[in-house]
Amino acid sequence: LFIPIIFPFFFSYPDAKEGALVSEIMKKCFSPTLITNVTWEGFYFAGSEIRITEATGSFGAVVWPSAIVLCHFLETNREEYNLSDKNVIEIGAGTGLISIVASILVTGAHVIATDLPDILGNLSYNVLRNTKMRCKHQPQVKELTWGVDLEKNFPQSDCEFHYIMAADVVYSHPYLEELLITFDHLCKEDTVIFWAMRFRLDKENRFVDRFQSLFDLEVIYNLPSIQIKLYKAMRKGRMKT
Ligand SMILES: C[S@@+](CC[C@H](N)C(=O)[O-])C[C@H]1O[C@@H](n2cnc3c(N)ncnc32)[C@H](O)[C@@H]1O
Repeated sequence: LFIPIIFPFFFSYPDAKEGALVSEIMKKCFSPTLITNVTWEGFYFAGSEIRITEATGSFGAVVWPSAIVLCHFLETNREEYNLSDKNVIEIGAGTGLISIVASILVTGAHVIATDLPDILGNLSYNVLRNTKMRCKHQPQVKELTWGVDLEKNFPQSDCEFHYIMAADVVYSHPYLEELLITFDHLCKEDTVIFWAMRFRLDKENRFVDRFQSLFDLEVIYNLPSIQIKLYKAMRKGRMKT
């Protein structure tokens, strides 16, 4: 976690307002004070200490800064975007921090945390450890490989998601078209997408252009010092101004 959080600060210096917001967001993390053989990162959200066990060897094995940004937004805007009893799906959930926060905030949402099959073991462990007896609706963990068997596993007639959440799902991987197809499949007329995006390469800008062919976008946080933007998106013409 140290590298993804600290490294971006070398890219540019934030102005005072952005700097204050970034340091408030990053204050949400802490590391264990005791050295043990268990590696976990700690986060404070929704009045709770959340312990995330990280793994090695895959993108889904650590908490990425975009996830912390999105959790901070959910916590500080819980009245405007009240998740209580709402249906939420997270795609590319990784270690599960966003799904956990969405589940334990206020009275909690019905959350489905999804990722590739190899990621689900650690994801389930974190979700269960941090939500058991802490939330109204126990979150589910399910496989969702972008673009694969979407109608079979998430039939459009049954799935009515109020919110789709995603953090740092756009980077140098070959499944960007499948990712877009997945957003399109899961998003109904009134679904709100919260998408935190770390910009590294031009490819990411091109994905934003492709995304805007289907959805209207609003920038909620712009944090150039850590190269992250948080977007709210809805189907074209559905965003209230
Ligand atoms: C950079 S990580 C971000 C993880 C988490 N959202 C966070 O911000 O901490 C990208 C995530 O996307 C998932 N992912 C990558 N390719 C995928 C695919 N084709 N289908 C489903 N998930 C995928 C990875 O397994 C990983 O969990």
